[in-house]
Amino acid sequence: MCSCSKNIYTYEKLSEIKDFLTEKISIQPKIGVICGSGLGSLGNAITDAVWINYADIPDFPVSTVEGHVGRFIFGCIRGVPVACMQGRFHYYEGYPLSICAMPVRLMKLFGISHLIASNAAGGLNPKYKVGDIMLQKDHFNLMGLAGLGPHIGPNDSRFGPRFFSMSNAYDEIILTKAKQIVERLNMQDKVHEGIYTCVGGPNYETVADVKALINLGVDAVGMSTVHEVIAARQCGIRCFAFSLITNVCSAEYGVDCTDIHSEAVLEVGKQMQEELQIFVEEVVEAISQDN
Ligand SMILES: O=P(O)(O)O[C@@H]1C[C@H](O)[C@@H](CO)O1
Ligand code: HPA
Repeated sequence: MCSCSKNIYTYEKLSEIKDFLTEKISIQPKIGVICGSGLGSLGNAITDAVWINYADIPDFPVSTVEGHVGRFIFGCIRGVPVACMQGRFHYYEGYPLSICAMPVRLMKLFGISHLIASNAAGGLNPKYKVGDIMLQKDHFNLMGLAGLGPHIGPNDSRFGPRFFSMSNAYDEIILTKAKQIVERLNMQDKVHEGIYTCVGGPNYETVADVKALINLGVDAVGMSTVHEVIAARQCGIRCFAFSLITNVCSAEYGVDCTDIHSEAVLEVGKQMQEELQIFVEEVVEAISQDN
Protein backbone atom coordinates (compact mmCIF):
# COMPACT_ATOMS: atom_id res chain seq x y z
CA MET A 1 0.00 0.00 0.00
CA CYS A 2 1.25 3.49 -0.67
CA SER A 3 0.04 6.85 0.46
CA CYS A 4 -1.37 7.68 -2.97
CA SER A 5 -3.49 4.54 -3.39
CA LYS A 6 -7.19 5.22 -3.94
CA ASN A 7 -8.79 6.74 -0.87
CA ILE A 8 -11.97 4.77 -0.16
CA TYR A 9 -12.97 7.16 2.65
CA THR A 10 -14.78 9.64 0.44
CA TYR A 11 -17.00 12.39 1.82
CA GLU A 12 -20.02 10.17 1.10
CA LYS A 13 -18.51 7.12 2.85
CA LEU A 14 -17.56 9.17 5.91
CA SER A 15 -21.04 10.70 5.98
CA GLU A 16 -22.49 7.14 6.07
CA ILE A 17 -20.14 6.23 8.95
CA LYS A 18 -21.09 9.44 10.75
CA ASP A 19 -24.82 8.63 10.36
CA PHE A 20 -24.20 5.12 11.74
CA LEU A 21 -22.44 6.53 14.81
CA THR A 22 -24.90 9.38 15.31
CA GLU A 23 -27.70 6.88 15.92
CA LYS A 24 -25.75 5.49 18.88
CA ILE A 25 -24.84 8.72 20.65
CA SER A 26 -26.68 11.67 22.12
CA ILE A 27 -23.95 14.31 22.12
CA GLN A 28 -22.47 16.49 19.42
CA PRO A 29 -18.70 16.44 19.95
CA LYS A 30 -16.88 19.75 19.92
CA ILE A 31 -13.36 18.52 20.60
CA GLY A 32 -11.59 15.46 19.20
CA VAL A 33 -9.05 13.68 21.41
CA ILE A 34 -6.58 11.12 20.07
CA CYS A 35 -4.89 8.92 22.67
CA GLY A 36 -1.31 7.94 21.94
CA SER A 37 0.37 4.62 22.70
CA GLY A 38 -0.18 3.77 26.35
CA LEU A 39 -2.27 6.91 26.79
CA GLY A 40 -5.68 5.30 26.35
CA SER A 41 -6.44 6.03 29.99
CA LEU A 42 -7.05 9.65 28.95
CA GLY A 43 -10.46 8.22 28.07
CA ASN A 44 -11.09 7.70 31.80
CA ALA A 45 -11.82 11.41 32.04
CA ILE A 46 -14.99 10.94 29.99
CA THR A 47 -18.39 10.89 31.64
CA ASP A 48 -21.70 9.69 30.15
CA ALA A 49 -19.54 7.60 27.87
CA VAL A 50 -20.68 5.56 24.90
CA TRP A 51 -17.99 3.17 23.63
CA ILE A 52 -18.01 2.02 20.02
CA ASN A 53 -15.39 -0.46 18.86
CA TYR A 54 -13.84 0.26 15.49
CA ALA A 55 -14.52 -3.37 14.61
CA ASP A 56 -18.28 -2.73 14.99
CA ILE A 57 -18.29 0.22 12.58
CA PRO A 58 -19.01 -0.84 8.98
CA ASP A 59 -16.02 -0.37 6.66
CA PHE A 60 -13.84 1.03 9.45
CA PRO A 61 -10.19 -0.05 9.86
CA VAL A 62 -9.09 -1.75 13.06
CA SER A 63 -6.18 -1.01 15.40
CA THR A 64 -3.57 -3.73 15.23
CA VAL A 65 -1.09 -2.37 17.78
CA GLU A 66 -0.80 -3.16 21.45
CA GLY A 67 -1.66 -0.15 23.59
CA HIS A 68 -4.36 1.01 21.16
CA VAL A 69 -7.71 -0.41 22.30
CA GLY A 70 -9.43 0.41 19.04
CA ARG A 71 -12.60 2.27 19.90
CA PHE A 72 -14.29 5.63 20.00
CA ILE A 73 -15.57 7.04 23.25
CA PHE A 74 -18.26 9.68 22.88
CA GLY A 75 -19.09 11.59 26.06
CA CYS A 76 -18.12 14.64 28.06
CA ILE A 77 -14.96 15.91 29.70
CA ARG A 78 -15.84 18.50 32.34
CA GLY A 79 -19.18 18.95 30.61
CA VAL A 80 -17.64 19.48 27.16
CA PRO A 81 -18.80 17.00 24.48
CA VAL A 82 -15.86 15.10 22.98
CA ALA A 83 -15.08 12.29 20.56
CA CYS A 84 -12.11 10.36 21.86
CA MET A 85 -10.09 7.82 19.87
CA GLN A 86 -8.64 5.12 22.10
CA GLY A 87 -6.36 3.87 19.38
CA ARG A 88 -5.16 5.38 16.15
CA PHE A 89 -3.90 3.99 12.86
CA HIS A 90 -0.22 4.03 11.95
CA TYR A 91 1.55 3.92 8.61
CA TYR A 92 3.64 0.93 9.74
CA GLU A 93 0.45 -1.10 10.24
CA GLY A 94 0.11 -0.97 6.47
CA TYR A 95 -2.43 1.85 6.35
CA PRO A 96 -1.76 4.70 3.92
CA LEU A 97 -1.55 8.11 5.54
CA SER A 98 -4.99 9.00 4.13
CA ILE A 99 -6.46 6.21 6.28
CA CYS A 100 -4.29 7.10 9.29
CA ALA A 101 -5.76 10.61 9.16
CA MET A 102 -9.28 9.62 8.07
CA PRO A 103 -10.80 9.72 11.61
CA VAL A 104 -9.94 13.42 11.81
CA ARG A 105 -12.10 14.07 8.76
CA LEU A 106 -14.84 11.93 10.29
CA MET A 107 -14.69 13.97 13.50
CA LYS A 108 -14.89 17.14 11.37
CA LEU A 109 -18.20 15.84 10.00
CA PHE A 110 -19.41 15.63 13.61
CA GLY A 111 -18.53 19.31 13.90
CA ILE A 112 -15.41 19.30 16.06
CA SER A 113 -13.64 22.65 16.13
CA HIS A 114 -10.50 21.52 18.01
CA LEU A 115 -8.22 18.50 18.10
CA ILE A 116 -6.05 17.36 21.00
CA ALA A 117 -3.57 14.73 19.78
CA SER A 118 -1.19 12.87 22.04
CA ASN A 119 1.62 10.48 21.27
CA ALA A 120 4.49 8.51 22.74
CA ALA A 121 7.82 9.71 21.42
CA GLY A 122 11.55 9.33 21.79
CA GLY A 123 13.44 12.30 23.18
CA LEU A 124 16.12 13.76 20.90
CA ASN A 125 16.71 16.97 22.82
CA PRO A 126 19.39 16.12 25.40
CA LYS A 127 17.43 17.98 28.08
CA TYR A 128 14.49 15.56 27.81
CA LYS A 129 14.09 12.72 30.29
CA VAL A 130 11.83 9.69 30.30
CA GLY A 131 8.42 10.74 31.66
CA ASP A 132 8.77 14.34 30.45
CA ILE A 133 6.11 15.94 28.31
CA MET A 134 6.72 17.98 25.18
CA LEU A 135 4.07 20.43 24.07
CA GLN A 136 4.25 20.54 20.29
CA LYS A 137 5.12 24.00 19.09
CA ASP A 138 5.44 22.70 15.54
CA HIS A 139 6.31 19.61 13.58
CA PHE A 140 8.89 18.78 10.95
CA ASN A 141 7.13 16.94 8.14
CA LEU A 142 9.76 14.38 7.23
CA MET A 143 7.35 12.01 5.47
CA GLY A 144 5.86 14.96 3.59
CA LEU A 145 9.27 15.86 2.24
CA ALA A 146 9.39 12.32 0.88
CA GLY A 147 6.09 12.87 -0.93
CA LEU A 148 3.82 11.10 1.56
CA GLY A 149 0.76 12.74 3.05
CA PRO A 150 -2.89 12.21 3.98
CA HIS A 151 -4.02 14.50 1.17
CA ILE A 152 -2.09 13.13 -1.82
CA GLY A 153 -4.39 12.39 -4.77
CA PRO A 154 -7.65 13.96 -5.89
CA ASN A 155 -8.83 16.73 -3.55
CA ASP A 156 -12.42 16.96 -2.30
CA SER A 157 -12.83 20.61 -1.33
CA ARG A 158 -15.49 19.63 1.22
CA PHE A 159 -12.51 18.55 3.35
CA GLY A 160 -10.65 21.77 2.60
CA PRO A 161 -8.63 23.46 -0.12
CA ARG A 162 -6.01 21.75 -2.26
CA PHE A 163 -3.28 24.13 -1.06
CA PHE A 164 -3.24 25.47 2.46
CA SER A 165 -0.86 27.00 4.95
CA MET A 166 0.72 25.00 7.75
CA SER A 167 2.51 27.98 9.27
CA ASN A 168 0.23 28.08 12.32
CA ALA A 169 -0.38 24.36 12.58
CA TYR A 170 -0.42 24.33 16.38
CA ASP A 171 -2.74 26.91 17.81
CA GLU A 172 -0.86 29.63 19.70
CA ILE A 173 -3.81 30.47 21.95
CA ILE A 174 -4.29 26.87 23.11
CA LEU A 175 -0.54 26.42 23.55
CA THR A 176 -0.40 29.52 25.75
CA LYS A 177 -3.32 28.25 27.81
CA ALA A 178 -1.67 24.82 28.10
CA LYS A 179 1.50 26.45 29.43
CA GLN A 180 -0.55 28.31 32.04
CA ILE A 181 -2.14 24.98 33.05
CA VAL A 182 1.33 23.43 33.34
CA GLU A 183 2.30 26.19 35.80
CA ARG A 184 -0.94 25.83 37.75
CA LEU A 185 -0.47 22.07 38.05
CA ASN A 186 3.14 22.60 39.03
CA MET A 187 4.40 20.42 36.17
CA GLN A 188 6.89 22.92 34.72
CA ASP A 189 9.96 20.86 35.70
CA LYS A 190 8.99 18.09 33.34
CA VAL A 191 7.29 19.99 30.53
CA HIS A 192 9.05 21.39 27.45
CA GLU A 193 7.98 23.00 24.23
CA GLY A 194 9.46 21.58 21.07
CA ILE A 195 9.36 20.19 17.56
CA TYR A 196 8.02 16.71 16.76
CA THR A 197 8.56 14.58 13.72
CA CYS A 198 6.93 11.40 12.50
CA VAL A 199 8.91 8.55 10.97
CA GLY A 200 7.45 5.55 9.22
CA GLY A 201 8.61 3.01 11.80
CA PRO A 202 8.00 0.50 13.24
CA ASN A 203 11.72 0.17 13.95
CA TYR A 204 13.22 2.78 16.22
CA GLU A 205 16.01 5.03 14.95
CA THR A 206 19.63 4.32 14.21
CA VAL A 207 22.30 6.54 15.74
CA ALA A 208 22.73 8.15 12.30
CA ASP A 209 18.96 8.82 12.14
CA VAL A 210 19.07 10.40 15.59
CA LYS A 211 22.02 12.63 14.71
CA ALA A 212 20.32 13.77 11.50
CA LEU A 213 17.03 14.57 13.26
CA ILE A 214 18.83 16.55 15.95
CA ASN A 215 20.64 18.51 13.25
CA LEU A 216 17.28 19.23 11.64
CA GLY A 217 16.13 20.87 14.88
CA VAL A 218 13.73 18.11 15.95
CA ASP A 219 13.21 17.55 19.70
CA ALA A 220 11.11 14.36 19.74
CA VAL A 221 10.44 11.56 17.26
CA GLY A 222 7.37 9.37 16.96
CA MET A 223 5.22 7.56 14.41
CA SER A 224 1.99 9.53 14.20
CA THR A 225 0.25 12.90 14.69
CA VAL A 226 1.80 14.89 11.81
CA HIS A 227 -0.62 13.57 9.15
CA GLU A 228 -3.56 13.91 11.56
CA VAL A 229 -2.71 17.55 12.14
CA ILE A 230 -2.30 18.12 8.38
CA ALA A 231 -5.80 16.72 7.74
CA ALA A 232 -7.15 18.78 10.63
CA ARG A 233 -5.61 22.03 9.43
CA GLN A 234 -6.85 21.41 5.91
CA CYS A 235 -10.43 21.41 7.20
CA GLY A 236 -9.92 24.28 9.65
CA ILE A 237 -9.66 22.40 12.95
CA ARG A 238 -7.51 24.13 15.59
CA CYS A 239 -4.83 21.79 16.92
CA PHE A 240 -3.00 21.09 20.14
CA ALA A 241 -0.63 18.14 20.53
CA PHE A 242 1.76 16.80 23.11
CA SER A 243 4.29 13.99 23.32
CA LEU A 244 5.04 11.81 26.30
CA ILE A 245 8.77 11.10 26.21
CA THR A 246 8.88 7.36 26.73
CA ASN A 247 12.57 6.85 25.96
CA VAL A 248 15.60 8.88 25.08
CA CYS A 249 17.28 8.34 21.72
CA SER A 250 21.02 7.94 21.72
CA ALA A 251 23.15 10.02 19.35
CA GLU A 252 26.22 8.02 20.33
CA TYR A 253 27.41 4.58 19.36
CA GLY A 254 28.00 2.07 22.08
CA VAL A 255 25.06 3.11 24.26
CA ASP A 256 22.81 0.18 25.13
CA CYS A 257 19.35 1.09 23.87
CA THR A 258 17.85 -2.38 24.02
CA ASP A 259 15.46 -1.04 26.66
CA ILE A 260 13.59 0.76 23.87
CA HIS A 261 10.64 -1.48 23.11
CA SER A 262 6.89 -1.12 23.01
CA GLU A 263 6.31 -2.57 26.51
CA ALA A 264 8.58 0.10 27.99
CA VAL A 265 6.70 2.77 26.03
CA LEU A 266 3.38 1.52 27.42
CA GLU A 267 4.78 1.35 30.95
CA VAL A 268 5.77 5.04 30.89
CA GLY A 269 2.24 5.89 29.73
CA LYS A 270 0.85 3.96 32.69
CA GLN A 271 3.08 5.81 35.15
CA MET A 272 1.98 9.19 33.81
CA GLN A 273 -1.69 8.43 33.26
CA GLU A 274 -3.21 10.25 36.24
CA GLU A 275 -1.21 13.43 35.75
CA LEU A 276 -1.90 13.49 32.01
CA GLN A 277 -5.59 12.85 32.50
CA ILE A 278 -5.91 15.96 34.68
CA PHE A 279 -3.80 17.95 32.22
CA VAL A 280 -6.06 16.97 29.30
CA GLU A 281 -9.20 17.73 31.33
CA GLU A 282 -7.85 21.21 32.03
CA VAL A 283 -6.94 21.79 28.38
CA VAL A 284 -10.44 20.73 27.27
CA GLU A 285 -12.00 23.11 29.79
CA ALA A 286 -9.70 25.95 28.69
CA ILE A 287 -10.57 25.38 25.02
CA SER A 288 -14.28 25.43 25.79
CA GLN A 289 -13.94 28.71 27.68
CA ASP A 290 -12.19 30.23 24.68
CA ASN A 291 -15.27 29.74 22.48
O1 LIG B 1 0.38 6.25 18.56
P1 LIG B 1 1.71 6.77 19.02
O2 LIG B 1 2.31 7.77 18.10
O3 LIG B 1 1.68 7.28 20.45
O4 LIG B 1 2.67 5.50 19.03
C1 LIG B 1 4.08 5.52 19.26
C2 LIG B 1 4.76 5.17 18.00
C3 LIG B 1 4.59 3.67 17.95
O5 LIG B 1 3.33 3.31 17.52
C4 LIG B 1 4.73 3.28 19.35
C5 LIG B 1 6.15 2.93 19.59
O6 LIG B 1 6.28 2.15 20.74
O7 LIG B 1 4.40 4.45 20.12
N1 HPA C 1 11.07 6.63 17.99
C1 HPA C 1 9.94 6.63 17.27
N2 HPA C 1 8.73 6.45 17.82
C2 HPA C 1 8.67 6.31 19.14
C3 HPA C 1 9.82 6.32 19.95
C4 HPA C 1 11.09 6.48 19.34
O1 HPA C 1 12.15 6.49 19.97
N3 HPA C 1 9.41 6.13 21.23
C5 HPA C 1 8.06 6.04 21.19
N4 HPA C 1 7.61 6.14 19.93
